[in-house]
Amino acid sequence: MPLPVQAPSPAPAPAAIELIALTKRYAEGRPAVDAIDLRVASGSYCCLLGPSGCGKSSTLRMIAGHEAVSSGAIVLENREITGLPAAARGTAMMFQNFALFPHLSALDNVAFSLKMKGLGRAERQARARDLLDRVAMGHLAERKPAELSGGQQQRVALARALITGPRVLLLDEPLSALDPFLRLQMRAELRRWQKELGLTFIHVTHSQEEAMALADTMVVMSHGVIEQVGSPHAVYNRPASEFVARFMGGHNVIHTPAGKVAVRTDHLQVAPAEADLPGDLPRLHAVVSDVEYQGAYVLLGLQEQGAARCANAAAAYSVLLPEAAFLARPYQAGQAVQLHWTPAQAHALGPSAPATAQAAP
Ligand SMILES: Nc1ncnc2c1ncn2[C@@H]1O[C@H](COP(=O)(O)OP(=O)(O)OP(=O)(O)O)[C@@H](O)[C@H]1O
Repeated sequence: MPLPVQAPSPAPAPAAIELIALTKRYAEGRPAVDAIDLRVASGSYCCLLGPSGCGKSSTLRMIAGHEAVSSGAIVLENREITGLPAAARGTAMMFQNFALFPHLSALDNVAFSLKMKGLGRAERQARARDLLDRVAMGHLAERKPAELSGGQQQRVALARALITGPRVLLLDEPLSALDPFLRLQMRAELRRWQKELGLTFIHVTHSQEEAMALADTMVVMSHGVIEQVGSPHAVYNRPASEFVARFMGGHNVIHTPAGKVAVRTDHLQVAPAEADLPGDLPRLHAVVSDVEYQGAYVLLGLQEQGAARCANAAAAYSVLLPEAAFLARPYQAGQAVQLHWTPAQAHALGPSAPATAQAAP
């Protein structure tokens, strides 16, 4: 009988950027970026995510060549670029405030770096115009930045970053200067551009929602180390540590005899205190502390029964109920309830990354 032919396992996508034990130390003591290893697949959208001060901008600036590396290496498409000047790396950076020259037209802003490279006026203007057309800004090429909206300025900034033909585009909080409505619109544009251009994007953000909406790969950082790398779905559904579960939000961290578990707020079930639940279901007794109407959902805040509660303490647990379920069985503040979940809904949490576990407050 012929042996079954095994399908070859797909080759891993080539890495656009590889960080090897990359470290940044500004001063004595703990490094701002502490020997991180990361592989970013070519043509992917990668978001570096974490709270303020976790080292995400330092990491991006080291990749860009705007910050010297203390130790470790940066490899771009199999070429070590650790010591190269920014302009020789094959990366380009787009900044939070777009950093456009206010006295130059959109066209001259985009053409600027070609002027620095010594290209003739006709050629650099033709190339800049071509890129402005690509980001649907050709008709506003003669305007100065102050005569453009935030979204239009962002498109000019993108065209300016792309004119040098980078392999990797680095974006430092590119949406944070925009108002909330425009932020959503430009977020969708960023994603579309990345797919259309087929480039690798590395985008720094402190917004979980932004990273989830954009990323193929999320890198969650804390205190200079990487806590978790994965797709938004994997990180949200299988947070590696208590830090990731709490930082991503939408999870309850529950202490059980077997260790800490994360249960999503929309998976944790609530029942009246007197309800007769199956004996083998894990549960805890709690008191409703807040009822927040959110439209399609109602968010219940709860405290463990018997826990002292100060006036401004955050709720220990949260349950997100569809509006219809809440209306069918309403709960009110002060009511004693049982919280329960199935083993399949509980995700065991590992320890935080070692450096974080030792983190000074
Ligand atoms: N030029 C610098 N000199 C000294 N310390 C710095 C410098 N830049 C950053 N740091 C420190 O390094 C740590 C990491 O900073 P970094 O800006 O990389 O974090 P971040 O996660 O991007 O924060 P944020 O979201 O607030 O920009 C912080 O403790 C910060 O104070």
